[in-house]
Amino acid sequence: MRKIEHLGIAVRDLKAANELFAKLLGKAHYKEEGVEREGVRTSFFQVGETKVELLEATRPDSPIAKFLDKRGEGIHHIAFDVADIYAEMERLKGEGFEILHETPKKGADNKLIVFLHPRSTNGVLVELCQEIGG
Ligand SMILES: CC[C@H](C(=O)O)C(=O)SCCNC(=O)CCNC(=O)[C@H](O)C(C)(C)COP(=O)(O)OP(=O)(O)OC[C@H]1O[C@@H](n2cnc3c(N)ncnc32)[C@H](O)[C@@H]1OP(=O)(O)O
Ligand SMILES: [Co+2]
Repeated sequence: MRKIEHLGIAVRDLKAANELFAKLLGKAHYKEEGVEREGVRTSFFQVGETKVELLEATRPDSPIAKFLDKRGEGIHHIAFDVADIYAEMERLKGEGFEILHETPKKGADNKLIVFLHPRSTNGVLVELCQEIGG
């Protein structure tokens, strides 16, 4: 793991949350991006070496919608930047962590991503990210 790539925060209203985080961070988000497969719309703020990723559900069956229904708004996941996501998946499998998919998928902000089940990570949803073309 090279660094924390982003902190994912589940929000009900992306537009309102963008305005609030722009005030909080003193800067605007640098992009918004929908990821249909996940049923989410995201926006990203750069904060030093890491980012804040705001996530709004675009479908009721989205993981974000389920999370909001169950827990309300708040920190949803922590994402780590890795050099080689396949090697990291093998290493973590060997360490007994539960990886949610056999192969990484395309995430937002030009990344390959995969998640670890929170029951294998002390209740924290962990995402691995490898920059595409990085
Ligand atoms: C667009 C990509 C973007 C990017 O960075 O590029 C993203 O970050 S997309 C983010 C949204 N997508 C995901 O989160 C995909 C991975 N998540 C999942 O597959 C599910 O959310 C899963 C498997 C973590 C939970 O799904 P499930 O249907 O099992 O929901 P439950 O509510 O039944 O949860 C089971 C169990 O896990 C606990 N849980 C759920 N979400 C979280 C969470 N975010 N953090 C910690 N714990 C979580 C939940 O409380 C249940 O535990 P229990 O003790 O039974 O209450
Ligand atoms: Co994320």
